[in-house]
Amino acid sequence: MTRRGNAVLPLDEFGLIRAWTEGRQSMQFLAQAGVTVGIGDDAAVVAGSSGEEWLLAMDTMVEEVHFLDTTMSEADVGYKALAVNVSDIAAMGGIPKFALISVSIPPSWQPERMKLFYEGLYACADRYGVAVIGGDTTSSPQHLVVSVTVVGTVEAGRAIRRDGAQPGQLVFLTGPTGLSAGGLHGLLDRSSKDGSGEHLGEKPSVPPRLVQAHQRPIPSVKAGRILLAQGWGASLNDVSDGVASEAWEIAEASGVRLSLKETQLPLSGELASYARDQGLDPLEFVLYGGEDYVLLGTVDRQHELAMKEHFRAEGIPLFFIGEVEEGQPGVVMETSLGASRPISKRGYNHFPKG
Ligand SMILES: Nc1ncnc2c1ncn2[C@@H]1O[C@H](COP(=O)(O)OP(=O)(O)O)[C@@H](O)[C@H]1O
Ligand SMILES: Cc1ncc(C[n+]2csc(CCOP(=O)(O)OP(=O)(O)O)c2C)c(N)n1
Ligand SMILES: [Mg+2]
Ligand SMILES: [Mg+2]
Ligand SMILES: [Mg+2]
Repeated sequence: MTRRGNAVLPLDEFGLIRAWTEGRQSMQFLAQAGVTVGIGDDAAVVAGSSGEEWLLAMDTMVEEVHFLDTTMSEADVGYKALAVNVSDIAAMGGIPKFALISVSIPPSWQPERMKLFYEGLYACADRYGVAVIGGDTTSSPQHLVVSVTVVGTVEAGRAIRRDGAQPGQLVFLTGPTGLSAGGLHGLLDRSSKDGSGEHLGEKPSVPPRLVQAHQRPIPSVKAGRILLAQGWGASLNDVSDGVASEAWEIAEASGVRLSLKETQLPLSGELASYARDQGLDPLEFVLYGGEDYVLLGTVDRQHELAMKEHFRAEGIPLFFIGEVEEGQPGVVMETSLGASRPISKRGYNHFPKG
């Protein structure tokens, strides 16, 4: 059902972005232009005024790649298109402020459906205090394409980057993962059995918590702000492509090895029983599912207890799932039997290799 791009390209999504952009503008030019962090993190960081910097990020959603009629309502698409962008601001420890919305609309999406889309989008904007300040509108031959640019602020010099992981630190997650992918699996399975995608109400239900995680993700703004304010985020990523992929990004950017412990990975009861009923391995969802929008990061070990206390008091989940080690950049996992196995870079990739 999903369109995973052109498999014959010699570079994957991340290799392509590097090939297009690497070495095109000198560090000196970028510094003079006021760029603190350019391409390669969750959001760019550029000079602001009065002790603040601006955060800028954009993410796109494409019909049939990110959603189908059978997986998301119109309002869900609008809500999620903004939420995933807010998440990239959260992943820098920042505060989301403004958004620009570009929509390319196919004949199948006029005009009642777009009204519902905007109802969902504004529900998210209101919830996170984001002002929608502009955008662009075009037609599209076949599929809805939504691109959102989000602007946020952060205390100058404090944005939490991907490259701050150091040996000896602990690896943490601010929530369980795999729920969204579990929900998507159920929604796709249900719609394929249904054929037309209609009469979904009569089909066996997918656990509501999994469906909710997929359709209305919760960006981790509060967790990001706590990590920044307390100085607990040494490195940070939001989990859009899956824990394995995001852990690899931190490992590569920081030049370290992340060692995860299988027994410490959070697994929700709903996901465990859904996967078991389907005869699937829940770990596949947990490590490689994606679209979770919790935060994955590293922290100096001395902060472990204070961090646990603080997150408990705030009612935000927190799991310590491994540690940072010296070594060849990469990700390994200590299995429940005590063996260590490499975790592949697999995750969601729009242009997978081979
Ligand atoms: N077409 C592009 N041109 C320039 N930079 C890009 C392009 N696509 C992505 N990037 C940059 O590459 C980095 C990684 O992007 P992405 O993997 O989408 O981040 P995330 O998963 O946090 O949304 C980001 O810094 C992003 O701004
Ligand atoms: C119909 C459908 N098929 C597959 C997926 C799964 N999926 C699509 S994109 C994606 C990863 C996140 O999207 P991306 O555009 O890579 O976001 P970014 O990493 O840039 O934040 C996943 C897991 C989906 N959401 N819907
Ligand atoms: Mg991100
Ligand atoms: Mg992106
Ligand atoms: Mg993103």
